[in-house]
Parts: sequence; C-alpha cells; structure tokens
Amino acid sequence: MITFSAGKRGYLPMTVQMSVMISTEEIQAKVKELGAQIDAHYANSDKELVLIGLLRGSVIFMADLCRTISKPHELDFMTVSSYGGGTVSSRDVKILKDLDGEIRGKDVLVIEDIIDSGNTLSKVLEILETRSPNSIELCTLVSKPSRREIELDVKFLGFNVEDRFIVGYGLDYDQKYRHLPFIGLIARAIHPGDDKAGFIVTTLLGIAGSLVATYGGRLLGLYSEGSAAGFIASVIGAIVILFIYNMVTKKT
Ligand SMILES: O=P(O)(O)OC[C@H]1O[C@H](OP(=O)(O)OP(=O)(O)O)[C@H](O)[C@@H]1O
Ligand code: HPA
Repeated sequence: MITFSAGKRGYLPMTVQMSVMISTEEIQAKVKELGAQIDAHYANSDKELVLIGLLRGSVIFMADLCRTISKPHELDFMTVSSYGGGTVSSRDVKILKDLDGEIRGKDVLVIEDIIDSGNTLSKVLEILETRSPNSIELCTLVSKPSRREIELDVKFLGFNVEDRFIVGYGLDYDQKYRHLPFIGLIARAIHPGDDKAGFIVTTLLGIAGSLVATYGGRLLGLYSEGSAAGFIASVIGAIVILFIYNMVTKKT
C-alpha cells in the first residue's frame, strides 16, 4: 500500500492510499517486450511507420514505448474523449483534435493506455480506415476483456486486467494520477488528513466556533455577559471560521 499526499480539499490536506496492481518494474519490462515485438512485426515492411497516440492517456506509455522501437517512425496524436470526469464510458466518443499528418500508404500503429468497452478505438479505427493507410494495428498497455462491448483485434497487448477502475502511468481519475509510475487502485476513499489530524482539527474547530459564537453574539447584543452560545450557534461559528479560512487561502 502506498500513501501519498494529494493536495488539499477545502481546509484540510488530502491523503490517498493506493494499492499497486502493476508495478513500475513490471511495466518497464513489458514496454521493452512490446517494443521488440513491434520491431519484429514491421521489420520487412518498406512503408513508413507512424505511431498514433490517443491523448491524453497514452502519452506516458507512448513516450516510453517509442524509445524501445528501433525502426524509424513518426509520432502523431489525436484527442478523443468518452469518459469526461467519470468512470463510465459515455459511448459518445468525440474527436476533439485530429491528426496533424497524412497516413495514406503508411503503416499505422495506434497506441492506447487502456481498452475498456472498445468504443473509443472502434470509432478511431473507423475514421483512420477511410484515409487509406497501408495497415492499421492496435497496441494497448492494458485491456479489460470482461468489459468489452465491441470486439477489437489487438496485435500488441501489455496486460489483461480485471474489471476495476485503475489509475497511474497515464490513466486518470478526473485528470489526476496520470503521473504515477505504476498502475494502482485507489484503495481508500480520499479523506482529509489522517484520522488523528482530522480529530484534532475538528475538536479545535468546535471550540473556536463556540468562542466566535459566544463573543460575536455578545458583541451583537444577542447574549448577556456571562452567558455562552449553544450548540447550533457554535456550529454556525465554526462555519464562519471555515468560510473565512477558505476566502483567505483562495487568495494566497
Ligand atoms: O474502451 P473504452 O471504454 O472506450 O475506454 C478506453 C478509453 O478511455 C480512456 O480515455 P478517456 O476518454 O478517459 O480520455 P483520456 O485518454 O484523456 O484519459 C482511455 O485513454 C481510452 O482512450
Ligand atoms: O480503469 C480505468 N481507469 C482510467 N481510465 C479508464 N478508461 C477506461 N477504463 C479506465
């Protein structure tokens, strides 16, 4: 289990616990293996080879993979999106950015980080086939065969994985975690701080809220000297503190 800090949510630091599904070492070994398979496959072709990465997920895999391929090749990119910020394919695959170059007569190798339902790649293949390349093959680091809605012929495959939502090595959840060098599962829901810090901060906030409500209430003439704020007023006091804290931290 790997624990790391993941910025802040509201006024408290977030901590994420992640379990490793595919380690950095396993990924690096597989990338080299795939590079060798790709070199062997295209060794006898006299056509130009172009690797097409689907942004943004494939970028880390593609950057590592292309450096293990000896045959000279071009890199080009397309942006398609089907997941938005969620974990379920919308099946409405949108082409957001097309290729910069021509692929007519070339050997095209499409690079993906993951194939899940197959909707994204099948749409991309449909488009690329209309442009008369010499050949089109698919390469993905990860595949979830049990999720497939559209069958695809994947020539170069890294790992088959079970149906769990994974992140890292290009794979994101809401655009986060792509930078991780391994592929993992978010094991514990993102929570504010560790439990001890959460308890202490919550207690201090409760006390501060009560003080703000008591002295604020006296200033406003709501309480007489010597009487203290009740529970609801203290909660309101705590909310006022959080509001001010968020205003101040947003400005810095
Ligand atoms: O087989 P599918 O069910 O279509 O899912 C696979 C696609 O989902 C992810 O892309 P996403 O739309 O999340 O964009 P991203 O590449 O920017 O992460 C991933 O990179 C694949 O392109
Ligand atoms: O498990 C996943 N993680 C991240 N992105 C994805 N896109 C399809 N499946 C996944």
